Amino acid sequence: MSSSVLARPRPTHRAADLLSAYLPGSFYYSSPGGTVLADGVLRSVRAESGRRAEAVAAELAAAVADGVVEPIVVGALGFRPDSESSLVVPAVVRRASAPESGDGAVLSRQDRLGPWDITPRPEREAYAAAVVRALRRIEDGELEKVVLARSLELTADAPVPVPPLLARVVQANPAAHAFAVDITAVGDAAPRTLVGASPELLVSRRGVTVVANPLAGSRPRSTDEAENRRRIAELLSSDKDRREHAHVAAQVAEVLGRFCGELDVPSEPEVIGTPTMWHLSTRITGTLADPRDPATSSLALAEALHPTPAVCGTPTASARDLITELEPDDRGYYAGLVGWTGADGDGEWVVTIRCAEVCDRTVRVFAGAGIVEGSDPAAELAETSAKFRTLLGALGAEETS
Ligand SMILES: C=C(O[C@@H]1C=C(C(=O)O)C=C[C@H]1O)C(=O)O
Repeated sequence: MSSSVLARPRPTHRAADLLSAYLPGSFYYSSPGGTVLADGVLRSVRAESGRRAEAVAAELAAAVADGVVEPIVVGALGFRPDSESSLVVPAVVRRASAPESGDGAVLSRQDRLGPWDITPRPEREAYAAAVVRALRRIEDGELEKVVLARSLELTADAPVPVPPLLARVVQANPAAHAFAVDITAVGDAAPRTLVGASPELLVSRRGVTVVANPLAGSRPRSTDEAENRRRIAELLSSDKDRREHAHVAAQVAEVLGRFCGELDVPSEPEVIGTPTMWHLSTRITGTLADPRDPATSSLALAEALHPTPAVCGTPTASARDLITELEPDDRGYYAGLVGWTGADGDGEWVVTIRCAEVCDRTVRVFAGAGIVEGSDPAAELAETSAKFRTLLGALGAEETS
């Protein structure tokens, strides 16, 4: 699991109680560093891309001036620079330590989820065809890497209850960065919630210390341990996966290097596991040169890093254009960022992957895979199927091929 820090000072609740207290509309976030449950809206942050950290800092300063003790901003930003965002200063913030195994067990059994009617977007063959087209563009020298995503739209015969879904997601992997964020926008006919369990720490900041843990290069996890050892060895020695990973690690290190006096970038990736996947991982740690510089708040750093080649590609602009051309739907919040930041700049943001958007009777589950020279369309399709399983398992659904 990617490591993480913090849930800010003095956890005063039990993690299991905060999970039980979650209701749609709340912001829930838990990671190995702790749990945050935030409710109510003191202030909403409205700002365009690139200016959000600045607007957030202004709202937090105003909250402090209003006498709010240790205010934070919580929420999510979408994938595209011009996409929606949901950032608020909540009225009530409760904190707990990290969830433990067994947390959420009772809640997760309370409601039946499904049965589901599942529609792939696009069809599996169309995704594989898009990978072939991307490979041609890479061959032509237009770009080096692009991450292509697809989604599954699941429909139930009744509104989908989010609390048991979140409980199942947390229960399946208490060490993940699990989240539930209200992303209802003006004009939505029903509340919309983003739910997920990201393995990927975009950036955390505590004082002068920043940590990022980019991932890229993947294998599905098997139920057989000998097979898993084989897959891990294969991943570590795969030239294609090492190249796919190097794009991300290099870009993250370059961006953080602009703000850090010291930066530790391991020369070799390691392999981390989730219950469904194995990933190449590089944990990068830095010391900020000037922690009072507003450009070094956790959200400002997250905005500077986003989108990394873990979800977009290299070069960023060409990859983003190709994603628009080849993916049938806008990504919305998928492949964006979720997290929180405090008035002192400390905070934690994760990449919005292994997630779903829940709205009334529908759930849209997302997954993408990095395409570089040497990628095999069938293997990339299988990789997205494996990544879907994080959410499909919690939903009690299976992709039919
Ligand atoms: C894009 C996703 O995952 C990202 C892509 C990976 C890859 O291509 O190997 C691995 C981990 C994530 O950085 C996703 O889960 O949807």
